[in-house]
Amino acid sequence: MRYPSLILDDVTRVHGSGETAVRALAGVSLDVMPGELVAVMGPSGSGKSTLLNLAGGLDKATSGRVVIEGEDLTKMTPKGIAQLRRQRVGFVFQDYNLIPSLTAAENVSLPLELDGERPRKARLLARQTLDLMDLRELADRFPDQMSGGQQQRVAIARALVGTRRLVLADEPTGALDTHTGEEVLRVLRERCDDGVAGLLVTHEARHAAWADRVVFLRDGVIVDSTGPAGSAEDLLDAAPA
Ligand SMILES: Nc1ncnc2c1ncn2[C@@H]1O[C@H](COP(=O)(O)OP(=O)(O)OP(=O)(O)O)[C@@H](O)[C@H]1O
Repeated sequence: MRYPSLILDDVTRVHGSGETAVRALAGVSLDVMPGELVAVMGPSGSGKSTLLNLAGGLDKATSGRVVIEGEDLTKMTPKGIAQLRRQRVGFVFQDYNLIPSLTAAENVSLPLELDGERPRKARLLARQTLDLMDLRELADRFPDQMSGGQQQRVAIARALVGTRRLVLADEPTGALDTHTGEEVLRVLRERCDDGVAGLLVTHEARHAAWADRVVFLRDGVIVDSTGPAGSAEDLLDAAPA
């Protein structure tokens, strides 16, 4: 039986307490299967980043369960969560976050080396990941020798090197022009077609259209989503402006 890569089960996150408490998420439930790309849309302040941070164990739910590849984060120690995150979850942010003094291959191998992999093996795995993603020609370039789109594709390689099969992307196309953004989405889509599970926060409907499903958040609640039978395009056509 296939098991979801990510389960959010009735997750609530309240920031602060008393009069100033803010409910960033209120009872959100969402599963992402291996091979599935799910887009999250919603107005500013609707809880998209909070959802992504909880899904990756960067933040802790006030109530509800977060399960990554069968491991219930709510029952784990901070150390256990940090290890799970390093080995199973890749993050991609708007601003690439590559280290300027390292080549693309070194940037991609860094998470493995930080996790204790021998440098030779880590660099080999990094180059294999770059090859797989058709980025071989970028391997020895430094970030300032690459375009924004190239840097972001390398950042996706870094997010998925080694054993990671869950990628959480927060506005990964936010700093790119439309065409380059599409190229980055295509790379993400290909990784998901290869079995990776992806959660993608985006403001752009045309980028969300690459996803299998779109969920819409408003005031911390999922107000609409495409069902298994619906296509992302159908929902986007009917989406509130
Ligand atoms: N650390 C925090 N302390 C207090 N309130 C917070 C904190 N983080 C988020 N919030 C609040 O939680 C709500 C959801 O914020 P979140 O950043 O998740 O929304 P978002 O949909 O990602 O917004 P944007 O599109 O602007 O990035 C907002 O009302 C925000 O002000």
